[in-house]
Amino acid sequence: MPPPNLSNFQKRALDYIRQEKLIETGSHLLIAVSGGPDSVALLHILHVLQQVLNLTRLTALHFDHRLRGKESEGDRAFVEKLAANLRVPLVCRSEDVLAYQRQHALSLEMAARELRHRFFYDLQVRLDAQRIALGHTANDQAEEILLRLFRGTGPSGMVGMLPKTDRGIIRPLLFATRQEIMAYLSEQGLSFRDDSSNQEPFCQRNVLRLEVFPILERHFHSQVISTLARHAGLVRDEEDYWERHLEECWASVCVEEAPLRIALRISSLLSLHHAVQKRILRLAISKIRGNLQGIYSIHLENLVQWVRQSSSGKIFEFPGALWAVHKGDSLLFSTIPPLFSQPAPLSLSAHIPRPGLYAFGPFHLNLSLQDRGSFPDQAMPPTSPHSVRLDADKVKWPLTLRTWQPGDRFQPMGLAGSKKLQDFFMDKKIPREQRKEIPLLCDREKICWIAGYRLDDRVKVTEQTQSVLAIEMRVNSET
Ligand SMILES: Nc1ncnc2c1ncn2[C@@H]1O[C@H](COP(=O)(O)OP(=O)(O)OP(=O)(O)O)[C@@H](O)[C@H]1O
Repeated sequence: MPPPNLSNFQKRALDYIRQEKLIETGSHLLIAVSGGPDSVALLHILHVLQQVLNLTRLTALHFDHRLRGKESEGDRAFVEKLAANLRVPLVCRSEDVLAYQRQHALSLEMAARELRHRFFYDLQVRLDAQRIALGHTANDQAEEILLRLFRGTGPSGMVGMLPKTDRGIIRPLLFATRQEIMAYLSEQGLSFRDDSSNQEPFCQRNVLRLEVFPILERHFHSQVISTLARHAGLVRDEEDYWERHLEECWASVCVEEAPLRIALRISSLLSLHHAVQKRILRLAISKIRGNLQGIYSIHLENLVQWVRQSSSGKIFEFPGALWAVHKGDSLLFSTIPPLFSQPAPLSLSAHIPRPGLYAFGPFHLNLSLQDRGSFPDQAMPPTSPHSVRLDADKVKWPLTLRTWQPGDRFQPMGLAGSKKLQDFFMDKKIPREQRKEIPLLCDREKICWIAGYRLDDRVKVTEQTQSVLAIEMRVNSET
């Protein structure tokens, strides 16, 4: 039973948190507060519910994007005061989003989001916190659903934003509309910061909020936001079922699963229902690429058609770093272009004199120096098969990108001694004909990184690292 002194809205929040199992008792919770209405309500509610949820600790986080001059400073001061009033400790970080955007060629929104989330995850590790609470509401969910639908997402994408992610993000206000949040703020006498950029239809999300939803509410019904948000919940249920069912199907279709390569048995794939075929292909892509960015339902449809009609030796190219090759009864997914299995022009031209952007044949490399300061101990952002971080001071320039040569040795990160590359490949069960396809990044002394697989121990980041060399490798047009 909730304590009797909770308001109706607080009780609903408590019910939602319990029903979705968002927070475990005894947790340390981080609460991301921009100063906007949703996150102010979030902080206030979680503070009220701290005891009943048995949370050992709350910490508020504020990220200053430095994008709106005095207004940004005002946001920070506002959040500082709010947190102090509630006696919740606050951690702020400020970073130059514009510089990061230029350096990584991202949209402003993406750059801000990446830096903000990096800050949240850094703090999660540093403060040993279990969850990070964000203030997304049913309105944000409804916007997300429409945006995804218009972009051509498949059925799985219709789950929208998840109430809880694998990395510890939780969204305790997804059950509430913004109108309800505003009513809560006024009932509790809470003020908030008004972000002037929310009032201009300069991006698709704002167009939906300011122009499309008012029309839908007028011409359909006043609850369209809740209806769309509820729809996301229904899809999530279905997806839970699919996930389990897909595991069984995957086992019957997948014949090889390695970091840079996945092989499916075509005859088994084609014996499945069309809907399952698409989901298996989607799973293969997400496993090999680590994400599904830029992959829409149309790509999966096209691929299914292609598999049905193609013959051995044909190649299907996805947008970004991915190829599917039809070989006998196998469909091989690879992030290394099949062309590269011919002796590559790589060894001739792959000279990397300094950090920067490089393209060698199909490979696009982005090497940038970063201050260790932005990555606190143990909180290096996770790397993927395509990106790694090295201790910049241990790297002996210039670098080269080449392929395996007999006699190559390296010291796999975490191992005490060196190892023949041939043995490493054998341990990883990488077929002989594929070994020559794997790019090796070397410095003047020896191999630094077996792309997609392992760093050399000599160049790994340690507590003593001052400066970090971040390397991202993409194939073909992916940026
Ligand atoms: N600068 C920031 N500092 C800390 N957390 C943030 C920041 N910006 C966004 N967040 C978190 O991400 C959530 C969603 O971000 P979004 O950009 O939709 O929010 P907002 O419009 O800035 O404000 P709010 O959601 O608080 O009304 C916020 O509710 C908040 O929890």
